[in-house]
Amino acid sequence: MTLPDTPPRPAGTDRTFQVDLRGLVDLLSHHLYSSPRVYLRELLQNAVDALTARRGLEPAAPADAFGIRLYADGRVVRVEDDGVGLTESDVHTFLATIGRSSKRADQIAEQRADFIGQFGIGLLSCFLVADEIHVLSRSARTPDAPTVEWRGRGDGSYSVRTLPSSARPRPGTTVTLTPRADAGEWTRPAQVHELARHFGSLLRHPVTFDDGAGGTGGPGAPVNPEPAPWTRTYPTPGARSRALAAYGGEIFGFTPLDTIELDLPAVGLKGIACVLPEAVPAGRRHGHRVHVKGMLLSEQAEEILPEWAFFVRCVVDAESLRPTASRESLYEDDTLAAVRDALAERLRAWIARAAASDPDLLARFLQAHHLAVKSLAVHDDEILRMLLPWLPFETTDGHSTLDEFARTHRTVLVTSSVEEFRQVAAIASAAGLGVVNGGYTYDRELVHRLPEIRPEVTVADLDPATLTAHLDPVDRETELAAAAYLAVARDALAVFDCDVALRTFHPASAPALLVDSREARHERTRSQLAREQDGGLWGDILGALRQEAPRAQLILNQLNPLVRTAVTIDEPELARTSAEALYGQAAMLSRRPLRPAESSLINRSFLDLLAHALRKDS
Ligand SMILES: Nc1ncnc2c1ncn2[C@@H]1O[C@H](COP(=O)(O)OP(=O)(O)OP(=O)(O)O)[C@@H](O)[C@H]1O
Repeated sequence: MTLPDTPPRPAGTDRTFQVDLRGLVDLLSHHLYSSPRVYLRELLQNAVDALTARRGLEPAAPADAFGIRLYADGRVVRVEDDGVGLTESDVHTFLATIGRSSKRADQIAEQRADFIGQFGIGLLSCFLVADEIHVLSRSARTPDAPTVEWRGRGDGSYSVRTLPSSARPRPGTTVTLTPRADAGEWTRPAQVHELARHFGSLLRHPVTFDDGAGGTGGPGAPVNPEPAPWTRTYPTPGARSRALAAYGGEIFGFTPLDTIELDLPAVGLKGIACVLPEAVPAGRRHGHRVHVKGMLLSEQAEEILPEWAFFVRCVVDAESLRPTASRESLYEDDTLAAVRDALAERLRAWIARAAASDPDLLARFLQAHHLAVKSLAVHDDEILRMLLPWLPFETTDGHSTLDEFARTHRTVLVTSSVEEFRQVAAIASAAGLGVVNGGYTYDRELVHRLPEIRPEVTVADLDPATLTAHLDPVDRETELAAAAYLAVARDALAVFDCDVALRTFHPASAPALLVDSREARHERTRSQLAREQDGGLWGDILGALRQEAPRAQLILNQLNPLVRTAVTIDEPELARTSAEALYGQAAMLSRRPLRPAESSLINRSFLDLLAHALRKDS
């Protein structure tokens, strides 16, 4: 918009804004529309709105009486409709006034919901591909009005003239564009046909396309020969669901695991949700295809479903969703919020039905989407109640559902990290305890909620320290006999802040257990830093945070034959090496990342033991 450069006028004089059309078109193309191809969507949408208004005038006309005809031969693109048309005064008021829309006028405000357009700027998108828009129109409201011709140019000028009725014998509007050379990509006949199918495949009025190859005036190829698949009738329910799945497959490019029908009469919404056959990264939202009154508005609408529904992609056609001016997203209003809630409810009902009566479908669904469902169950009590017993968890009995697991373990123990689970799993299961790995996202929280739906089950946290406190101590005599070895081992492992103890536990095949939580390791790293920085600013800060640094603990298993032999070694060097080797093996078993000092310890102890074995043999 530019303000005219005129001399100052007396205060209080009204002036009129001037619009710099080129600047406006530039704004639309760079900031509103995703691609120049939207010009065809806007032309189609205007034609659809005009047909809607015409039907309002002539409700008794046969269903296929009014249609839309597209023509593109490489030189021109033409969109012709049998819509309500325009009088000369309409042309001045609506076509030539940017931001003015006949669909927003007060007298038909209550009908606003009937139209897709409302902003009065859509036609400008034609300037993305052409320098001039040519419109020929004849009004159905005023049948004896002459045909009116309007030429609007990208420089902001326009001309209007009336022509004899014979120039357009029937009511309706024809918009013709002569594309610029640089817009060939969007205006080639094949591309126009493709775009028409893309945007208009579900339009309810007959739309045809003609590329002029067989001479003009032919019937043209149908753009939307079939109505939307969910509005058709099928011989059997099976045939219906196969057809819907095939449609989903065609537009999304995957075979849906299942197809959920969507139907919300309150907003005239129908469509399908296709369940993705494979997992998607949690939180990654897929766009849904949203049609309004048949017209494809957005392929990337995220807002019609809540975030948790990332296991489906939907295609819907709605009567009364309001697109934004770009058309590529939806107005966040009460209707949209209600639609989102209602669709979410529909997905929940599908999950409930699968859980209650289709175990095979449920199993396939959970195999692909258990992570999504877990994230959902954390916040949604109903989903939790329906699905928690079916969700897979890593347990000391292998991968198992909580229901299966709780059948053998009335007390379910759960660790808070994967590492802790690795540390305790073998010992706990040898002791007959049932432990679930709670280290993965949501798992611990979900396991703790099991008693809400299975009140007979008790859930408790298990950490390695609790477990070791319950390991059986060895008798005094054994302890004394091992004292010298334990002292050497403690000395060897002091660099890792690791204590060494002797206990008895099952399985006897496990020589040692390294109990070391992540928090303890962090605390030790922090204390070490504080010591290194002693006196400096950071030393003071880190020192002020100092807590009792929890120590790691290497627990040797007195039931293990190797340990029984090790504790009797009287050669100090060999005792030290064996303690280091036992530590290294226990650290590796916990599957946490090894620190460089631990890797070199494992390396060194292995070579020392090898050298020792070879010396003995020679
Ligand atoms: N094919 C048509 N038949 C009849 N009237 C039309 C046609 N195309 C455009 N018009 C008139 O021109 C006006 C402006 O059209 P334009 O596409 O710029 O805006 P809109 O459709 O009203 O709103 P939006 O910016 O949301 O598309 C319309 O409101 C309508 O009155």
